[in-house]
This record gives sequence, C-alpha cells and structure tokens, in this order.
Amino acid sequence: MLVTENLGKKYDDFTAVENLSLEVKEGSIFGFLGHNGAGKTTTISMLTTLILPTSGKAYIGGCDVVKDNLKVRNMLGYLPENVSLYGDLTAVENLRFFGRLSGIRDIEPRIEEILELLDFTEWKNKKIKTYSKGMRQRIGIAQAILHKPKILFLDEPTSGLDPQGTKAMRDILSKLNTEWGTTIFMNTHLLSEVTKLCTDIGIISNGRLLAADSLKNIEKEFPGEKSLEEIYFKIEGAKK
Ligand SMILES: Nc1ncnc2c1ncn2[C@@H]1O[C@H](COP(=O)(O)OP(=O)(O)OP(=O)(O)O)[C@@H](O)[C@H]1O
Repeated sequence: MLVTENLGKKYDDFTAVENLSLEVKEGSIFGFLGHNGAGKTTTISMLTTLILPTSGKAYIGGCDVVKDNLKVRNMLGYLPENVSLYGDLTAVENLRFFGRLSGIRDIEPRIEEILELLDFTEWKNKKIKTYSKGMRQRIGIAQAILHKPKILFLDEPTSGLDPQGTKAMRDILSKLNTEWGTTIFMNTHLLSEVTKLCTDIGIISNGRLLAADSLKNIEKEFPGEKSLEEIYFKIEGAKK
C-alpha cells in the first residue's frame, strides 16, 4: 500500500529525515514511533503530499507522491495533530461543508454512514464548540474519511485525550480497519496504545529509521524485554 525508497527531507542544512525505506502493507495498522523532533511529522507531511521530499521516492497504491500527487490525495485521508473545524457549525454542517468542498457526490447518506460508524449520531446536531477534545477528534476523523480513503494518516491522534477518549479513538481506528479495510499510519509516542492497536511498527530517531517490522516479530527478537517500552529504549540505545 505504501512504499518509501531512501526518502529524505532537508530544511536548508538540517536533515530532518534521511534514507527512509519503509513498506506498509495493505490492511495493516502501522505505528510510527519516535521521540519529539525525530522526524515523524516531516515524514507524514511528505507522504500526504503537503511538503516535497528533497531526496528519494514514496509511493501510495503504486502512485508517486510527487508526480501523481492528485491521485495520491484521493487515496489518503489525514488527521493532523490539531484539527480545524468550524466551532459555530454542527458536526453535520461541518462534514457537509468539507464534503462539498472535496466534490463528494451524494454527501448526506455518506455523512450518516460515517457518523454511525463512529457512534456519533447522538451529538451530530450540536455545535462543535460545545464538544470535548475527544469528540472533535472523532469529527476530524469523520472529515478525513468522507471520501473513503484507502489509507488514513494520523499525527498523534490521542495527544491530549483522557483515558476514555484514548480508548474511544482506539476502538474507532480498529473498527475502521476491520469494517472498511482502511490501512492506518499513525504517528505516536504512546507505546501502550501501540501495543493494543498496531500490527506493525517503525521506530525513527534523529531522522533515521532504526527498525521496522510486525509487532510480533519485534517482540520475538527481544524475548527478554517485558514491554514495548523496554524494547523501544533498547533499540534506541543500541543504535546511538
Ligand atoms: N519547517 C521546518 N524548518 C526547519 N526545521 C524543521 C521544520 N519542520 C521541522 N523541522 C525540524 O525537523 C526535525 C523533525 O521534526 P518533526 O516535526 O518531523 O518531528 P516529530 O518526530 O514529528 O516531533 P514531534 O513529536 O515533536 O511532533 C525537528 O528537529 C524540527 O525542529
């Protein structure tokens, strides 16, 4: 579903991402892990066509993210760390607005289908400004999946959420993956969430990929470590 080959991004002289070669399989839930400033947002920004790579290649569904950027945009949904919604509009009005802006035909049944999938119909006619952060995140996801993307990117989707909101987010992503078959690429540093949700992980540090594999294989490689946190620190420590 997603392949990168020596993908890189330099900001002037500073290398934010270097030689990133990665594969994310269709139907997987991929957790991209790394400390603050590791290069996760820069990577997602390149993959979602928001910024241009300075080296290497990336393909989504076989399409080049630079050359075929319009096709790529149709295949992906993106939930940034801070969701922008209109506070004075309701969930339905926001979704209608964004749906029309993206040229989605027959938007009303799609909105209903998505709100039901996200278990949100109860609050759909309330103004966004009355929602909790978790509820806004859910409408952010609704907006990102209005066009039924094959792959959904999320940047720290549980940041700032309480345990209940975090669990609701996990349940939604799991449901989306199972019911729609959506591939999920998620930036995070919440390792406990990754263990509960992700099928595959990648670990990035100072712009370099340290490890990428299925969670099961990574756990097998480190039989002595009790948690993903211990594995993570071992991998980070070993490559320094
Ligand atoms: N527009 C920019 N210009 C210059 N440097 C940048 C720019 N954007 C990001 N960087 C730098 O690139 C590095 C990687 O940043 P990035 O935002 O990708 O990290 P991250 O892993 O997403 O971190 P966080 O978890 O804090 O969001 C950081 O050192 C950051 O300061």
